[in-house]
Amino acid sequence: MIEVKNLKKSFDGKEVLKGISTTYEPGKTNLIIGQSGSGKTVMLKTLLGVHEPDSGQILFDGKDFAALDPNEKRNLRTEMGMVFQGSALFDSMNVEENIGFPLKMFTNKTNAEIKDRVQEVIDRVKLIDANKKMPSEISGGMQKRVAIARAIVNNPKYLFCDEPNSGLDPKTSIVIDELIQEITHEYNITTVINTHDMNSVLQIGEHIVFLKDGELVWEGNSIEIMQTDNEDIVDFVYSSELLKEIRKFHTNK
Ligand SMILES: Nc1ncnc2c1ncn2[C@@H]1O[C@H](COP(=O)(O)OP(=O)(O)OP(=O)(O)O)[C@@H](O)[C@H]1O
Repeated sequence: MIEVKNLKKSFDGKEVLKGISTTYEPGKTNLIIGQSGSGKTVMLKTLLGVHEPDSGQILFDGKDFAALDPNEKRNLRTEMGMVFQGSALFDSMNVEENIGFPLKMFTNKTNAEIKDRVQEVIDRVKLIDANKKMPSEISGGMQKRVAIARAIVNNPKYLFCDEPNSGLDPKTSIVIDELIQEITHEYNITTVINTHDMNSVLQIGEHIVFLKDGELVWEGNSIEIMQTDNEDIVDFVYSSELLKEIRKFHTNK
């Protein structure tokens, strides 16, 4: 579980996160949504420890990140997995090497143990016949699977995904969303996903935090988001005329 308490972050005097409080539960796909510039990336990076908060707390299963000593921070970081926007694979490493990289870097596992674990996650994310391929030789969807495999190879308690669907076609996006959701449930991971993909919101939005100009203005799930009258949400969700018509059809609003 990640508890966020009154989190504030400014850059050059401009407040980008204006006192965010929320709870991300394990075994759930937690989404951060909002218009471009609303603070989603800053929020995710602050959770990851890339940005230091100006004030407020981030508790990882009760542990306040800021209060940990460097060694404890390092240990906590090994419990975090990250799927970057655009996958961010190492071009000069093949699929196996990409996935095994965190184990080589951050654990004392032997080569044989690493090989076994890498194969386990390759099977889990269904990367078929790709072990020796280079990132440039596989599709965008396969690259995402590699990125997910690499993020979970060290059994993270917390998984952060920045726009995991960017660059994918709608069908592949759904498959990738479902894979992240399945893994989240299966391993009881606290997963936080940054997205502005409405399909993801509806498909895997078990807990959704909506940011507007650095403030949390709405929180709920994918069913509640379809029913709310909150104007900011309605504007965001029903940005297209087609979706507005569908809303009318379902809710008479
Ligand atoms: N390192 C930084 N230094 C200064 N300002 C920053 C920095 N990072 C983000 N900002 C500012 O913070 C605000 C929120 O940015 P952020 O990237 O979090 O938005 P976002 O919701 O992720 O947008 P998008 O959907 O376009 O990625 C923006 O005004 C941005 O210019």
